[in-house]
Amino acid sequence: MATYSRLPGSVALITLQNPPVNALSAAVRQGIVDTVQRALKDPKVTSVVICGQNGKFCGGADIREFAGPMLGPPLVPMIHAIEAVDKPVAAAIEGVALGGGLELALGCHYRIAHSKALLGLPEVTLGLLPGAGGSQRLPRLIGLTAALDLITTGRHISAAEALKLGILDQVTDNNVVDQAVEFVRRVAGQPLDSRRLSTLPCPPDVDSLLDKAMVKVRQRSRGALAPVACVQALMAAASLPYTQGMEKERELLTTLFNSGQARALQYAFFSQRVVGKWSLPSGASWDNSAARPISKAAVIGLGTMGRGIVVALALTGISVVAVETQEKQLAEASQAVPAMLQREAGRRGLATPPGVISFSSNLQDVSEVELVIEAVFEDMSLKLQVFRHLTSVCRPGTLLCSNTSGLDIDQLAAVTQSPGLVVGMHFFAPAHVMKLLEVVYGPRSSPEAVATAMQLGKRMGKVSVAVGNCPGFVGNRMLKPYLEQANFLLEEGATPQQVDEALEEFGFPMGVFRMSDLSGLDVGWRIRKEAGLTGPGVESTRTRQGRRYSPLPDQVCEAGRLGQKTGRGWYQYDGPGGRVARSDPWVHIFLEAYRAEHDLVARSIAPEEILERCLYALINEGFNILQDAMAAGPEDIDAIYVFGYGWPRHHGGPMFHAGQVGLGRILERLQHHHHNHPDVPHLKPSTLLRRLVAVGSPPVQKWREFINKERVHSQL
Ligand SMILES: CC(C)(COP(=O)(O)OP(=O)(O)OC[C@H]1O[C@@H](n2cnc3c(N)ncnc32)[C@H](O)[C@@H]1OP(=O)(O)O)[C@@H](O)C(=O)NCCC(=O)NCCSC(=O)CC(=O)CCCCCCCCCCCCC(=O)O
Ligand SMILES: NC(=O)C1=CN([C@@H]2O[C@H](COP(=O)(O)OP(=O)(O)OC[C@H]3O[C@@H](n4cnc5c(N)ncnc54)[C@H](O)[C@@H]3O)[C@@H](O)[C@H]2O)C=CC1
Repeated sequence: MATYSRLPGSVALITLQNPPVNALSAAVRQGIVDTVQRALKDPKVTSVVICGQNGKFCGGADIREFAGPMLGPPLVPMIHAIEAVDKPVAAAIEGVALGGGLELALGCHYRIAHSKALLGLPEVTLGLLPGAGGSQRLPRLIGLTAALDLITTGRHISAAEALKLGILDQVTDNNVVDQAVEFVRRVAGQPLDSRRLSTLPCPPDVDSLLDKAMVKVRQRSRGALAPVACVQALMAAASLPYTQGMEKERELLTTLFNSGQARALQYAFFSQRVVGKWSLPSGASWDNSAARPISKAAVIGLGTMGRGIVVALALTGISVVAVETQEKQLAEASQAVPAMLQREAGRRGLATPPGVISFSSNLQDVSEVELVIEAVFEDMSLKLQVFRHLTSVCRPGTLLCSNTSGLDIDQLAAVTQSPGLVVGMHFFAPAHVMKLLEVVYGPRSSPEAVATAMQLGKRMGKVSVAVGNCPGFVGNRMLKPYLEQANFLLEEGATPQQVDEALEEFGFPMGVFRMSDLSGLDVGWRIRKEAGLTGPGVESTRTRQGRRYSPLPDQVCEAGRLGQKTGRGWYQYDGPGGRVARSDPWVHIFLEAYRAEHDLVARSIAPEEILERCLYALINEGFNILQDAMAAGPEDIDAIYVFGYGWPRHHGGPMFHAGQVGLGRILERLQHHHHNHPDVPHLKPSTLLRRLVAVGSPPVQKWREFINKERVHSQL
């Protein structure tokens, strides 16, 4: 709703009320329409201020309403009516003015903001465009270049930047409503024509800026519709009168609004928030478990991951003891880490990095910290040795965490004095940049340890997801069948380029083989060796541990082709460290020889089959994970894939995508592929998938409830 009050001096104050962010629900829109009418009719009122309750102007349209029929007064005429008022109307912006919230402010004649406010048009991140006149008014106010940047990126800007761009008329450190009231009293009676943005001319696109932007956006958006539509709306603003521009905006919005992509992106918005409200099978959850405050931490092992973790911790103001036993690595890290910290602090606009880092080669130096993150080699016997040492050195009550990519957290906990204080904190490379953190709870991890790791992740700006303790946890467990299918497809006749192109066309930033070259082929090789699947003494067959196995990646790695770092992998590069992948005749000859050796006849494989085999195998494992209660719900899996594995956000995440494709279709295709490849257990449809199809394929939002019920009735 919106409340109305008349302040002394004939100013009407309209306050939006819809906690927590005063989103423009039907009730709020109705409230605005009614109160603006009231202000208009009241002869004693000479000017109007619109503000939001509880220090927040407005977070935009109410995204939850998008799922149902649109009721209540529409935004566009509501904003036009405000712009047409013949008394000055000012928006008093505190907290946020985002999306429809900023569009409402652009319909006001003046905009005054608190210095800490954030403004933006983030609709593109929800698969939409600023469809309440924002795509037409903003370029009229700040020009095409700046409007293009804000609308196609959706980035939030500070009040200072908004003032510089000309979006705001005034910024204050004081009470923004008081300032706005004073402002409108001052300007009452002045002509308003030049303040009505819809009546101003839009600067024309003289340098074909928008054509050039369109080319770039199409290249970068990897199939996402909204960024392209945003540019089209700006083209309309630059070339058409306002009314026709608004018609185009409406047409584009309708197309986007009804697209699966908008639904996927809105689901992704809520998934990111759902995962913060974690719960464990034990009943412990975010609202009944207290986190400990952490101010001193240690990181053990300063390789690729350890360095990034030190930087991520220091950026949150935590003092870090960074321990590395190899002299050369320690020397390198003590040079590299402060430089990384400085760079990242600069990127985030921090003058001085807040945390203090001390380097050491002695594990004894961690005795005073409250939390330790181990990031030594992925070798269980080494990690056990480190955990035994830590438990004897650290003071009682210290949280001991491991950055292992998939080893058993419970085994590590078992060698410590307080197994309840052991959890996994699985970061993704580079750890100070990547948004995802898997917090792995073992059977003995205490709610307090999980809450502390989740809270620490949040402080570091990560999307933290609580996951169960199983080989590979959630992300890497699902990656295994995906990679396996990619290798099988090479055996059957595809090339690395064909597989990568199909996946990149779907929207992944990189296909599996390019990705593998980037991470290093030795990483997977070591994991398979640890699992007894490859290495000296293991027979070179295509069946291992009772199932189909492709030795292709092992053979490429053993040929010294480790990927970008050696300049050769599944592709060739200009040299070691090269970044541009080119097809390599060696790989094609190698694949032909391999197929000949194993009597495999190459066939032509369509991109559809590549996608089905890779993605449906991954999705199937997602269902197994839900069935095993290793993830609390499909949103957890989807957040992991969107934030950690490059799953295209406009496809929502693997589990959401399964729902969009249709669970029946996924089941039928998995059955088909499993029939053709009975020696590949990952293609055998999961029981949960079968159960969901049997009950009529409920929408993804209902799966959590269904799984819990099935578990109670022991159906899973
Ligand atoms: C605002 C934030 C920056 C706050 O962040 P923070 O403090 O960290 O809190 P959060 O945890 O993120 O959020 C707290 C809580 O609030 C919920 N929430 C936040 N924003 C919204 C919102 N806008 N709507 C609903 N709920 C919201 C959030 O989910 C949390 O709740 P919880 O999930 O229960 O924990 C941050 O929240 C943020 O960034 N929010 C989103 C801001 C944003 O993106 N705004 C833009 C919204 S879209 C918009 O405004 C659209 C338009 O302007 C276009 C006009 C659309 C008109 C649509 C109808 C037209 C239909 C035409 C087609 C016709 C069809 C046909 O005819 O066929
Ligand atoms: N590289 C990646 O992309 C990711 C790796 N991980 C996991 O992170 C961990 C570390 O991986 P990387 O950083 O890639 O390895 P790395 O090989 O780059 O670094 C490991 C470091 O640990 C040091 N070390 C070994 N024993 C030590 C000890 N006893 N005390 C102190 N330091 C010791 C080594 O000297 C080396 O500098 C592994 O468990 C790995 O599985 C997790 C996510 C991603």
